[in-house]
Amino acid sequence: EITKEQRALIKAILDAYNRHQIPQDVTKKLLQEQYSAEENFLLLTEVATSQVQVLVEFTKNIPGFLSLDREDQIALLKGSAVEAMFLRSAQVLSKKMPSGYTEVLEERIRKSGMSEEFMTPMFNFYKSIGELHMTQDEQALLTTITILTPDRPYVKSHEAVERLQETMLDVLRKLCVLQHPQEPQYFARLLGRLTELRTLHHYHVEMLTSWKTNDHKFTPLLCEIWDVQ
Ligand SMILES: CC(C)c1onc(-c2c(Cl)cccc2Cl)c1COc1ccc(-c2ccc3c(C(=O)O)csc3c2)cc1
Repeated sequence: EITKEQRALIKAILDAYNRHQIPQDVTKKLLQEQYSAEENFLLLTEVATSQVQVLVEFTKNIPGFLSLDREDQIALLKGSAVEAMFLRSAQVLSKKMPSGYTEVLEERIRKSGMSEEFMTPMFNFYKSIGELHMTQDEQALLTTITILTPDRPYVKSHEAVERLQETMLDVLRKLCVLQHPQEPQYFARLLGRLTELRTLHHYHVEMLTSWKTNDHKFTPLLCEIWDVQ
């Protein structure tokens, strides 16, 4: 049974998740006419940079996050940014929201100069997320759980992060039972997506290298969070 505190936690996280979104003037640029590989890469870089800023603000609103060690907060953000962005872009690409960005975003990702080998696992992931029909609060909680992964590089107080993550896992488990009564395995399937995210994260490191070797520029924020350049 979901307790009063757990309901308050879901509400706080969902409000933060909905409050912190990429501004329209940034996402609107994805709708412009030019579709060259260079133009696509530039636009995706701009959107990714904005998404990182949004992610930082969202993370600060996760109850308990700001009481963690300051350096651990940074380590968690750096370690989870890519995975949180896969989840967020998956929401757009899985036609979750009638955002009108689904087609253009897919087109720009497919034609951004990324090597073919990453396309298949990436779009398989997007498809698998789409098949789950996650609700907004499940999306927000899954993103929170990804951010609160204790075994990221350089995290010192492993237990403190683990305690926070377990609180969120407990809430998500109850929510899944409540919202998907016909699918007893639904919670397990959600956690399976987190494993897939780790694999995509490893692919992403190689993606960045392949873009770098083709002399693609990233923004200072992305260079800092992804340790490139
Ligand atoms: C530096 C750049 C070339 C890059 O490197 N790896 C990845 C990258 C890729 Cl290509 C795939 C997955 C993860 C990453 Cl980091 C990227 C692009 O990252 C993105 C981040 C975030 C969005 C994103 C989010 C929200 C929304 C919304 C909305 O909320 O209304 C409407 S449109 C949209 C677009 C897209 C792409």
